[in-house]
Amino acid sequence: MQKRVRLPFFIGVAGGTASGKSLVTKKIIDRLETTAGKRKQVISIHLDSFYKELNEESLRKAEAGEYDFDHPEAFDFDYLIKTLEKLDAGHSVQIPKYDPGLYARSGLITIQPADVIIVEGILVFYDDRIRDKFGMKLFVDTDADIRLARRVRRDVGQHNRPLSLVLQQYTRNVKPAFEEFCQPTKKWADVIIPRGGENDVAIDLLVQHIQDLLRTPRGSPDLEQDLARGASLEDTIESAKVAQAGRPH
Ligand SMILES: Nc1ncnc2c1ncn2[C@@H]1O[C@H](COP(=O)(O)OP(=O)(O)O)[C@@H](O)[C@H]1O
Ligand SMILES: Nc1ccn([C@@H]2O[C@H](COP(=O)(O)O)[C@@H](O)[C@H]2O)c(=O)n1
Repeated sequence: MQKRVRLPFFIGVAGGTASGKSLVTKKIIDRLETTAGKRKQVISIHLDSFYKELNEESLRKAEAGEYDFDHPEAFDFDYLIKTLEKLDAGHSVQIPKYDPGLYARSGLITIQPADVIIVEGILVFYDDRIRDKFGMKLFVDTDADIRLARRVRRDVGQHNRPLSLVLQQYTRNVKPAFEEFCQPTKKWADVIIPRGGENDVAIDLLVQHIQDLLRTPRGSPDLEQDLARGASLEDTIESAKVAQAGRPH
């Protein structure tokens, strides 16, 4: 029997820079929202929101293409786990909106609790507290040359960065950090998605699986899980009885 999923259902989407994490996330959300039997609310959170704020010296380094935005030290993982815990408890949260062009936070976004919460970013499987939150872990695996080409187009075209600095940042920080910190987290993935957002077969299969998980009857007995998340013993036993009563004899 398929195990009941606990809502919110957290999905992690990791992978190298410009591998297509955002596109995969968007396609999953669009398809879940339009096809889920009972309409489910799905939201996404980007790891960028949890970049530590830069002091003046770090900002100067960033502008010179020398700050390491790909090292785990660049992220406030404590802040991310607190945010996920609040959402898990059913609260809405405000998180920073991040502007890579400015190397800074540019406001706040309000995130409402949802049935499915997708967290995407290069290092979302790096910290075990965050990794353990995910009921499903996806790694988007796209050829490094393609990622570099997209990255150059994005940084030069959208962020107005000089090509020489983009290439310097890539060779000095982005590529080595990918190999040291991001690539090894592929081993935690439940599903590896080759070629990213253009892989519609993989995305359709995943959406189908997520829908199946969400459709699994709520109230099937999983006493330990319910109690662990703070449900009262009475409520838990009651929900188990309801599920039991609905089963064929
Ligand atoms: N399959 C694809 N074909 C063409 N361009 C793509 C494809 N996937 C992503 N892109 C483009 O590459 C860039 C990075 O994609 P994105 O999904 O933002 O990657 P990530 O979130 O991993 O950084 C974006 O400009 C996006 O439009
Ligand atoms: N100010 C910044 C912040 C981050 N980056 C780069 O973004 C990459 C992570 O985002 P993806 O959407 O590409 O996964 C990471 O490789 C950072 O180097 C940046 O260039 N500037």
